[in-house]
Amino acid sequence: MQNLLLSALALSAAADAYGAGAAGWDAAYSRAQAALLKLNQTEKVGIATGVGWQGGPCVGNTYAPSSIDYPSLCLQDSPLGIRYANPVTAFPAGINAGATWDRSLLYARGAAMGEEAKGLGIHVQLGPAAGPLGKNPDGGRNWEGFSVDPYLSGVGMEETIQGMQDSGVQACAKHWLGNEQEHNRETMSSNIGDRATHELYLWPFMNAVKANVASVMCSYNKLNGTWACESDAVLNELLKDELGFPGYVMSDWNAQHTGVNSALAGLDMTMPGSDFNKPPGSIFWGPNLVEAVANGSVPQSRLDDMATRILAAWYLLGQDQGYPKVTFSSWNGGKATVDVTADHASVVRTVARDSIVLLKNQEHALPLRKPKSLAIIGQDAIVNPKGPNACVDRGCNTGTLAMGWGSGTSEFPYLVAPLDAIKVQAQKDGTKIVESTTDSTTAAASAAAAAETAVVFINADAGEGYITVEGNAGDRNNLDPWHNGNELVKSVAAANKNVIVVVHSVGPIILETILAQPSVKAIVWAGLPGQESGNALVDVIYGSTSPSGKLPYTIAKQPSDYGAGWNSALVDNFAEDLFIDYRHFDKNGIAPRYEFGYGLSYTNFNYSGLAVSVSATAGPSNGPIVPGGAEELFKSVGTISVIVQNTGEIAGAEVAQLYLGLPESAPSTPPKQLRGFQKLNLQPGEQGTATFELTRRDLSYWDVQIQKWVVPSGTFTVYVGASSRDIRGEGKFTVT
Ligand SMILES: OC[C@H]1O[C@@H](O[C@H]2[C@H](O)[C@@H](O)[C@H](O[C@H]3[C@H](O)[C@@H](O)[C@H](O)O[C@@H]3CO)O[C@@H]2CO)[C@H](O)[C@@H](O)[C@@H]1O
Repeated sequence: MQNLLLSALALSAAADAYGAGAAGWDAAYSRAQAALLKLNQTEKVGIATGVGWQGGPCVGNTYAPSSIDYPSLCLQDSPLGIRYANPVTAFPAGINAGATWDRSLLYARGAAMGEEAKGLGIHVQLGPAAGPLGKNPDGGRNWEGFSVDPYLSGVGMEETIQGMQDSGVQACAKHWLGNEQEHNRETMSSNIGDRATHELYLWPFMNAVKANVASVMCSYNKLNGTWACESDAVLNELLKDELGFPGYVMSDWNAQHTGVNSALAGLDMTMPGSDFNKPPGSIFWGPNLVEAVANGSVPQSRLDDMATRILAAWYLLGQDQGYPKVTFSSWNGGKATVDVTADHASVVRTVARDSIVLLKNQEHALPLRKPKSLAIIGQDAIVNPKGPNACVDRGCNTGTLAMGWGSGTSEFPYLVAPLDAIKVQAQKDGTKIVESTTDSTTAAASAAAAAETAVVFINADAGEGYITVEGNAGDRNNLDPWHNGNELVKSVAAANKNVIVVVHSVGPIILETILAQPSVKAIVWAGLPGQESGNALVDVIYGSTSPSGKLPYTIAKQPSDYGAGWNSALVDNFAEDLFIDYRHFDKNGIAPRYEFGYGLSYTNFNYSGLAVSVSATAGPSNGPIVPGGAEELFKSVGTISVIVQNTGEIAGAEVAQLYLGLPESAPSTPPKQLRGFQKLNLQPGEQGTATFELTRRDLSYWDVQIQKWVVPSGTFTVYVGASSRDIRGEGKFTVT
């Protein structure tokens, strides 16, 4: 792991030397423009057009021109590893990476995924994801992204993209924009207010563009009535003009609806380029785009711009210099001729371990201390007896859950089951293991009755809407554990007085039934941990590492408390406006069960010495547009710091969090919003300083009248603490 972090830093230095910043784009554009001069019309269109689903080795492939030394581009999922190839590493899902709240781990995970992509000859890895953001707690693909909070999601995007691109692969930030549910995703309109668009859904993409992301994938849905991949307002105005995005926009697979309009709106690449899921012959570009330019429907300059953007991204990443050839095919089992997995299992285990959120720990039930006997209960404790990859795109929920389903998946090289990892530890401790690895309540009760402590495994799955699992068409039907998980826990709790519940889930589940059982002493959220699932869990429940994950979303007492959820209408008016997740709970005075940012440790942390040093002028941010937005937005306006001390007797890590409340001159703003965090590893008695650097963007709201980010005048409230509700220090600063 240490080696990986060091090599990641070396890669970062190399990328800086190459100049992958704004200057890097300038150099890349010069080279792209020179290459463009050598291409004929068909070749220019060809590098912007997919060859068709299954027309090449990757899920997306473009035509290779013969006039320049440029390949058929290979585009491959996913945000958590490489889809349809093996051997590859199955990393923890985005939601776990977000739950670490650890910038260096987010970067290391991105760098390791990028290394694997490059090693396999993949030019463009289709991730990371910030859309869906997760406003609907039951949204099917929320787990592919990092958090429902735009700030945390933005940091996840930025670090992951930097890691991936420092390894040499082009990243693709997706899905732009407003694709918050799976039901009707290809027909519905997300009608989002301008302010919520900016302050919530667009925010993490600003970080992505700022990190020089090579490509962006536009989404299936309509935005305010126009298809996202056909909307001038969404592609040209928001993404390319306002955020200054220099790279290229590709369509989601089949998200293009017209040839000319999409080209004029700013789409640069169509995927997968055939009549995938459409009537035969519905190919919008290819020869049709050549014709559209010839007859003047699409200006020559627009086609040149598409090709230049695509070429520039390739040069930006240095992919013209000895890039590996594609060494696998998605369509024949994905067997690669090289093994790219290196020591990435250690990244997986570290991310999985440090993302575990300890929700409840009564009577010091955890960590386990050499119990005499342990009952391990639930089908989620074992690997699917048919193998971890038995269902295509992980489209079933049998055995332990370690990723959701859909295109955002990879093949498992192996999957360490919780039961197997616990058995290894039990052997060392002389603990007798009693197993009940079905979800039968009767068998569970008898196993639980035969042991000193019982660990029950439950889960909740979700995924992409082209697969329906146990009646869930992508989005979840409810926020309950699957397979009668509440009943399973109840039967165990009736038979054993010392019960630990482990949850593998794609997002929040309602825990009230479980919490109502007095025998449930501890609850552990392990999310979607990837291939090292059991090992990471053992690290935490046996205490070799203190839990340090924090919730990347709120866990409510009842589903209606969220005030949001997927709906079956063809229009979603995003009535939540700015008030999603904790912003909604705070505004409406709703008590969450476990709030955003919450997570227990085996040790304790004391906060002191809050220091506020912020100096900013009120008003809009201007300046030239750089990748990410107006340059002034990213200027530092000062720092806030706090001292955190580990007051317990064991080592641990704490995520100190900064929330800001804007002055009243900013209309109708959420009471507090995350604007900084830092994870500190602290030995017993040790203290460290968490420093939050603020930029103008962090102080701003989007002014819909003047169409700019504005720093409001007045007094800002500073909240620093261990979660969004566990505030340990308050301060103020004033902007005039
Ligand atoms: O993979 C690239 C992007 O694809 C989108 O998802 C598509 C997914 O990759 C593809 O496997 C799936 O195909 C299924 C098809 O939709 C269905 O009709 C057919 O019966 O089965 C096919 C699977 O064998 O289609 C998905 C789109 O509907 C993702 O949205 C995007 O994130 C990916 O990067």
